[in-house]
Amino acid sequence: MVHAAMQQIKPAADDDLSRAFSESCRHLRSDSMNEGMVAVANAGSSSLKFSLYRSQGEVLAPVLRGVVEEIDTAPRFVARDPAGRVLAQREWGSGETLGHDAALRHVIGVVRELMPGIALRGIGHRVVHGGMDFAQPVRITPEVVSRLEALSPLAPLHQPSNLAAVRLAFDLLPGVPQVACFDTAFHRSNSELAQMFALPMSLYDAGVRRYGFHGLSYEYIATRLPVVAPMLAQGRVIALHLGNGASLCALQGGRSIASTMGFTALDGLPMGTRCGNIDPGVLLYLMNERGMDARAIEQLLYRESGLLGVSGVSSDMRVLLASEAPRARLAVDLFVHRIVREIGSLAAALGGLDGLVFTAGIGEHAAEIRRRVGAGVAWMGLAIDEEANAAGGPCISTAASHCSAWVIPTDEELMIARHTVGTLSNTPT
Ligand SMILES: Nc1ncnc2c1ncn2[C@@H]1O[C@H](COP(=O)(O)OP(=O)(O)O)[C@@H](O)[C@H]1O
Ligand SMILES: CC(=O)OP(=O)(O)O
Ligand SMILES: [Mg+2]
Repeated sequence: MVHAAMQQIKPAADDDLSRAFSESCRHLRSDSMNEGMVAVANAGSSSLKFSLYRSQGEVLAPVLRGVVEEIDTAPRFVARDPAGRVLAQREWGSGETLGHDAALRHVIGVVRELMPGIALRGIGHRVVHGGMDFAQPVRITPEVVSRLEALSPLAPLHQPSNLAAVRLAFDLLPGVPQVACFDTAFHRSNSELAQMFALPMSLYDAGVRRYGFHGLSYEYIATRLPVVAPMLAQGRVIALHLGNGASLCALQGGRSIASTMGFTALDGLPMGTRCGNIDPGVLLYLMNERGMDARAIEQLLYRESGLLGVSGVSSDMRVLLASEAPRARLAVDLFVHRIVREIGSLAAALGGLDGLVFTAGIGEHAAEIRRRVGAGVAWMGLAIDEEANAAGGPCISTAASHCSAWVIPTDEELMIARHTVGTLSNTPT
């Protein structure tokens, strides 16, 4: 629980700066339909990211962005202006559990302080699971909320937080239209084969299929390819979203054809606290021989496995890379080993490989992981340029490399803002 004493808001890093920022936002206050602000909430498994954009018709300009990181382990909050200057920040203690609801309340409070009376045109939310019904963004109604709630068992780390943010926004900002944008939607272009498990087809028809996640991130990367790496835009690309949740996506001509995540966001790579790919026989063994019930198994697979479970040290890659503990090293080794194997699988699905794109917290910032993944797929003709990699790219492969490798920062929030504006423009208010 959060101690009352720690609830004090730390003054912004620079009070003059936040006052000046607040003043500069005055002209943005408008309630006309085509001008106003779009707010975005992205509730991830370990973080709450938020952004504000000024929208003029379809054009979006960033105004403010922030994050509450390590929400349930060592929460800390920072909000920055588009130039990256800190407008407000706060830290809770290590070992504190803040929760997404309190994190969002804090964010809304800070935004209200910085920009009192601002007109919001809409709020876009990342909602991790859209199931069979939601293949594109949708204006949120109470009926939509209850249909999305039914999918919570398929995304227990995310969907409840996503929907808590929706409910809180309905409460605190009544009358502001809200739009749900789905992690699963981008992968609906996958073939039936890519979506199937080898189970009786009645289960497939009932929705037991591979959905894939991190779709907003991959969709954003697909929009960046023509700009950052034009030679890959029409090519065979594997995008690596390596964050607290981690997955890979095979892109052909900018469309998803396969990914490592499945029915839930448990499948594929080991993650911060999730196991990734596992022999289903292990679950039968745990139930039949160890007497574990569904709740205990859910807890094990979602919250006690992955980097945390193997290392016994942390779910956070920064901590593991800095640690000398043998099991911390083992966890990192397993992470890299599984990524390399999955790249082989997706390259086979693509029929070859033209490029790799690293993104999200680990993909964007951990040069060591990129270097080691690059070495693991050297047999495919990839040669990493050590200097470019250490510098963070964007291109991190050598000129002689047969396929190229890139670092492209993801921006799920911008993708959500675009979808929010598009959806609100196309639906009556
Ligand atoms: N400089 C860094 N070096 C290594 N790992 C990093 C670095 N910065 C962030 N990370 C890792 O990125 C992960 C969080 O990624 P992020 O995409 O922000 O997660 P979320 O899934 O919560 O959105 C954590 O494991 C964190 O340790
Ligand atoms: C789907 C998923 O794993 O999301 P995140 O990376 O935000 O945990
Ligand atoms: Mg994320």
